[in-house]
Formats: sequence, structure tokens, C-alpha cells
Amino acid sequence: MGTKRKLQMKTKVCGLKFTSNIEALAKLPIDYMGFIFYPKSSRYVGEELDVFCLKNIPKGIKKIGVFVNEDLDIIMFKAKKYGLNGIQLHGEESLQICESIKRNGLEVIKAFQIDEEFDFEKLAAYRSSADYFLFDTKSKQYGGSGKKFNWGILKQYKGKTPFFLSGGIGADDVKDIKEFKHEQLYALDLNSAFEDVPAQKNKNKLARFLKEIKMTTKNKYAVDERGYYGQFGGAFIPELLRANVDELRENYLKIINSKQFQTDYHRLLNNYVGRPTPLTKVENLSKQYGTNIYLKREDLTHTGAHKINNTIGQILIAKYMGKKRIIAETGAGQHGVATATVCALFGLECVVYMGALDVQRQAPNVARMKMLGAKVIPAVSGNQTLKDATNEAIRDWIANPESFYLIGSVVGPHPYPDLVTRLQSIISKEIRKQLQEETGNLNPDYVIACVGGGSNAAGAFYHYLNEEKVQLIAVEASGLGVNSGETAATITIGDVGFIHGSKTMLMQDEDGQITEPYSISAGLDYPGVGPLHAHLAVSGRVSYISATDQEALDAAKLLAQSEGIIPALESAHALAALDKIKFKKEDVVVVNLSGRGDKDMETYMKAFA
Ligand SMILES: O=C(O)c1ccccc1NCC(=O)[C@H](O)[C@H](O)COP(=O)(O)O
Repeated sequence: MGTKRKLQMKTKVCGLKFTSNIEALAKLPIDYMGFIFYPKSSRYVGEELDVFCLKNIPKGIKKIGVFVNEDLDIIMFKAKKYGLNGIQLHGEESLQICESIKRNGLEVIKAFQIDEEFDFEKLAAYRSSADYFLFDTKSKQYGGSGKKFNWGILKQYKGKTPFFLSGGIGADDVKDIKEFKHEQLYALDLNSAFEDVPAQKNKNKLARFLKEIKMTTKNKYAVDERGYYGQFGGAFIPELLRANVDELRENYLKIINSKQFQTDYHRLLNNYVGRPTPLTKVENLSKQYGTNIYLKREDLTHTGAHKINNTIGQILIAKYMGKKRIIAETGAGQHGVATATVCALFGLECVVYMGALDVQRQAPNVARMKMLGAKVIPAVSGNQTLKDATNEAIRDWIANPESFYLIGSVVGPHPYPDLVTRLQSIISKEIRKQLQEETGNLNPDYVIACVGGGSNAAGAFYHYLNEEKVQLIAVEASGLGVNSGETAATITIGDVGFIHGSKTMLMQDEDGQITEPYSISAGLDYPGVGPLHAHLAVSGRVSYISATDQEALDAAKLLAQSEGIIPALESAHALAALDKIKFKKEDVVVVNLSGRGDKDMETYMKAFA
């Protein structure tokens, strides 16, 4: 028995048939609805199930047909008629039936009746044909018995297929559920304990239970109360900044969860930023790689990169907190432009620090910031890139503590990494919805994003972190090569240390001195990475790979010439990963195209000359 809790535990409400009840429950935060197609059950849908009502169930709720030893033809007929997403099998169904259902594109949940004699060895045969198991109480009626079994028996289950816990689960079981720990526990199956009469569920009772369960299940990738992701994070700041950081920490959640913030933020995202951004299936690239590639088009936002999702949110917070002056750092200039833009919109003074080298290589963005009314101050220390700009911005903040430091990535002292992650999470929230509309499935097989500090990746991964089946790939910039000494592949070659107020992974020498990063991409040459990423790397949830300058340039050219889209150099690193992974024909791959390439034209022209 493992100690880890599967996160955001899913819930299935089973045994529904009445239209008004289905419509009412569709408003609850549940993940599955089950319909019993077994004529001997008191919940048998019979002729009462309303096709129109089922077709209108929100896409986020999967419709599962429950059968007992039924013919395949009948199962498939019902699946088509009612638009079912999956089939739950409660009898002695063969492996072949499971496989045929799966081949028809439906999820398979194979139920087993558990008692002390149950032989867990027999589950191995179903490993590839069942997406999930469902462990229910042994009963003559095959299910819906209302009786619990001894969950301790499940200690014997050591397989990898996730399971639904089922059998008589009711409102009084919250504590037991909280205490029950199993690595593969995926969902709770709720049925007769929430019924007024067979098949008629009590909405209020269910709503109360769901709320309590939600409060007891913890997200292992979320920041804790002290600002840590596992061992990483915290707030290591000079005493002079303590009051500012505490002020933000005490207010940020209150503000972003407020109705006013949510209204203002989403209004601006929709009407000013241009969200939702499209999820474009790129057919030519898909053909080339023999799979299904989608680009999340953050390049199409106002200002041309994902950075604006964050600046729009932080400027609202600054405004609510009565701040008048904004400080920011920038690498590629995208965050600088996004900050200058929102400062112009809200009439606030804006000072942007930018490495002197980046001022040169990102000249168009410097011009944009200036035109928007921002003061751009070149940082001339170190190798004159993002790290040095951040140092200068923090110095300014210490000297002007009444200012608001608008950080551009998931870096810095707590609460910035969490704040920026939440603001960027709109990216994966949209991907889920758009994918579901496009493919009928919320989850892709892969999400790929580039990582400098890590904000676009944090946003693109956020809603998939607990969906362990989705492979998350982060691509760092390895410059001239991981071991060339000219690299920014922080996680690949870095070590645990402290940078810009947080404990994380960074590139450093034996004495703990931060080493100078290098990448052709100004947005990725940062020697550290957000603490969330350090935690995701150490926990193994995300795979961190790297791409060289040349690989990124090649990927940018390929996208430009096969799809007519010029990516930012940062995003080109994410695209370079397509060459490094062996995809299956049926895979769905989402690449977060974090920004557009206009700002990089000079670098591209030089490289391709
Ligand atoms: O619910 C039924 O009547 C039923 C009959 C035959 C096969 C399966 C059935 N239900 C399937 C389920 O997924 C139930 O939720 C599961 O058996 C648990 O039910 P309960 O013990 O009432 O919580």
C-alpha cells in the first residue's frame, strides 16, 4: 500500500435514469454518470432514459453504460444510441469483449466483486484491455448492493491499472476515505447510499459529500502553507522586503478568489488579451511526425506571448492594493512589453530592467516598451541577461518598497511562483475544454512546453499535473550543448541552491556560485528554474529534456515553412522536442506555442543567412 494519494479524486454517480434528476446532478462537480443497462437491476434504465437529455450532459462528465454479461452488439448499439463514453462490465465478461469495446474507442471499466477470497492475480490478464478496474462488494445482484467490503483487502492489489472504489459508499465515509491510501485509487463510485428511491439521487446529500471529499484530498503538486513544493520554494529575502512579500502573501489568495477579481480578470482576458487562444491542429507537421499535433496559440494573444495572462492578473492585484509604481524584469522582452502594456492600460508608472545584451538582441521589444511609456533600464552586471535584470529589479524594490514588483515567471519568493502559476493556468484550462470539443477527450497523451523560469510550462501543465496518464515534457535550452559550458539547461545539469528568493535547482559551480547561462533564446537563458519545476523534476512527474540552439532554429524553420507560423525562439525549443520522442499514430500531442517570432527576426536572419 503506497502513501501517496491520487489527486483530485474523481467521482462517479451511478444508477441514474430520471431526466430531471440527471439534469440536476449535471450541475455538480462530478466526473462520471453511470446508467444501468442490466434488466434485473432496480435502477435499470428501461425505456425511460431520455436520449436528448444524455446528449446534453456537459462534456466534462463522462457517460458510462453498466452491463452484466451482455452481447457485444447490444452494448455497442446502446453506446451509439446514448452517446456513451465508456462501458462498465459487472459480469464474467471475456477479455475479448473488453478488447472489442476498447477498439471501438470507448473506455472500459471492468468491475470485480471483492471478498476475502478474491484472487488479485487474475487482474493481470485485463491490464491492457481495461482502462480502469472497479472494486465492488460481492453480491448476488452483481452491483448496487449498498454494502461496503473490507477495503483492507485491496492491500493485495499491486497492479498499475487505476481503480474505482465502490460498494455502499455513503455520506458517513468521508473519514474512512481520507484514511484509505492506495497508489491506484482513482475514483469513488457512488450509488444507493445517496438515493431517495432506486435511481433517484438526492442532490443536496451528494453536493455536501462532494464538498467534504474535495476538502480532504490534497494536491501533491500544489504549494503548501509555507510556500514549498516538496523541498523547494520558500521566501529567502532581505529583511527590508519582508513587509512587502508578507503583504502580498496575505492578500493574493483573497484577491484572486474574489468575485470582483474573477470578473475583471476574465473580462480583460476575453476582451483585451484575446482569449481563448485557438488550439490549432497542424496537419502538415502532424503528417511529418506521423501523429496528431496541436499548437496552443499563445502567440496570438495581444502582445504576442503568454506573458500577458500573468501581467493582467498582477496589475489588477497591484491596483486593488493601491500601488502606483510597477517594477519588472525581462529577458526576451515579452514580459517587459506585457508589463508596459498593462501599466499603460491602468495608468501606472512602469520601470523595466533588461540585461544590456538582451536590450541589443531584442531591440523591437525595447522600442515597444518605450512607446508604451515604460522606462527601460539596461542591467550591465554579469553576462547582462535575465539573471542580472532580476538582480537589478530586486535592488530597485528594496530601495522603493512601496512599489509593486511584477514578476514575469514562476520564480522568486513565495507567493510569486504560486501566483504566476495560477494566473498562467488559464492555458491548460482552455486546452482541456478545446481538446474535449475537438476529440471528445479532455486529456492529450503529451503536453510539451519550453522552460526558462517556467511560466508557460507551469500554465500548460497545471490542469494535467494530477492526470498521471498525460506525459508532460519540459524542454530546456542547452545552447551549444549540455556539456559545452554554454548552456541554460538548469535541471539537466543543475543542483539544489538558492536564487532570487527561493530554494530551487540552479546552475552553479562547486563553490555554489551561480554560473552564467547561455542560450540563443533570450527568454530561456536563466540559470535557475521555478521551484514548482524543481519539484516536478525530482518527483518524476515531468520529464525535462533539452534542445540546442541549432535544434531550436531547425524546428522554427520547419514550423514556418510547413505551417506558415513563425514561432518565438523560446517556443521553438518546445517544437524541437518533436524530433526526440517516438509518438504513436493515435497520440494526441499538444505543444504550447508560447510566443510569436517577430521579435527574433534579426537572430533568425543571421542564423539562416
Ligand atoms: O446499481 C445497480 O443496481 C447495479 C446492478 C448490477 C450491476 C451493477 C450495478 N451498479 C453498478 C455500480 O457501479 C454501483 O455504483 C456499484 O455497484 C455500487 O453500488 P452501491 O453498493 O449501491 O453503492
